[in-house]
Amino acid sequence: MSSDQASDNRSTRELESGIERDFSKNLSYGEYLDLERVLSAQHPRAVPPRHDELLFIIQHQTSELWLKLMLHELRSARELIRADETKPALKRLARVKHIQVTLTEQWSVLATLTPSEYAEFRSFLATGSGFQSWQYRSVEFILGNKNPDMLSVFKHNPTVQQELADLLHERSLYDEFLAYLAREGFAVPAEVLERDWQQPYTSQEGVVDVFRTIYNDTHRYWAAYEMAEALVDVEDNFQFWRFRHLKTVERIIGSKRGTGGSSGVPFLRKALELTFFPELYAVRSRIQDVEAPGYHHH
Ligand code: HEM
Ligand SMILES: N[C@@H](CC(=O)c1ccccc1NC=O)C(=O)O
Repeated sequence: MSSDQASDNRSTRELESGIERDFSKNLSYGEYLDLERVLSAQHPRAVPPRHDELLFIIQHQTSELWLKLMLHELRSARELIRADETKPALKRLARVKHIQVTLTEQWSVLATLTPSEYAEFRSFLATGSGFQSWQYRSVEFILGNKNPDMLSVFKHNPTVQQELADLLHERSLYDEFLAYLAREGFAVPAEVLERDWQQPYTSQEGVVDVFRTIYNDTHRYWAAYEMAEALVDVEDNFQFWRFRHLKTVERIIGSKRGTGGSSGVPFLRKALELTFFPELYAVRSRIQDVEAPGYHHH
């Protein structure tokens, strides 16, 4: 064995002398992140304790943290579009899309929970359900899936209910995009630009025409086209999340009713029929196929 091989210690990393060790006066990692609070917020309820309940709690808490960031980015994207700053808005949406990918991937961790394991603590959740997630509902509202009926679920929490009511009455991301297109000179129908914002958005033929113009000359209308496709990406990702939720729920509780009082899987399945941006989907069947050279219809 050569001498420099013998002195090559591969099992310990010496701490460098400059490494901070005294946090009695200086800000530490845990203090900055308020980890004592975050890491003491897991309160399993099952008696006797069940091993898998911690997975269930952490899966939800991490989802809620990502939802918090997603809402922050979506609010910012909406304000940027309102200010005609579409490039910075696209940057926000790029981040939103990656958060969605992470949220969707995360279902694979919960899918390790078997029906028997879940059954050991499910009754301790009582009437709790993700249906009561106000951050999830806020994301739905800001994307445009408005439903005034949802507010009643949050009667017990006036602060949250007010915040959700505000979002319900504000313009959605899509409403702001359509207003931007009108400012850019597109013929967006007047009833889309001024309406009762708390009502669900309904598809307008005039808006499909606007998108047909954009999609048939993408070079000319690149900024609008790029934003439109970013919105489709967000909806696509949103549906992937809903689908993984549905399939995970199906393998864990089958056709049992939900703790939130719904029919369970059939109720969740109905959400897969929804669309935030109806005209962006309608336009897809109105785009003219380019003729192949040398091919003639008979
Ligand atoms: C064992 C795991 C899970 C099961 C069995 C389950 C089951 C259900 C069921 C049956 C519903 C319908 C409402 C009801 O009657 O309760 C629901 C709704 C919902 N769940 Fe879950 N869920 C699970 C995990 C999660 C996780 C990890 C999240 C992440 C935050 C989540 C978020 C939601 C949301 C947001 C809704 C409302 C969906 C909508 O309004 O369309 N769920 N869940
Ligand atoms: N709705 C679920 C229960 C559930 O998943 C849940 C319960 C309390 C807190 C969050 C939940 N997650 C999603 O719905 C069920 O019916 O089993």
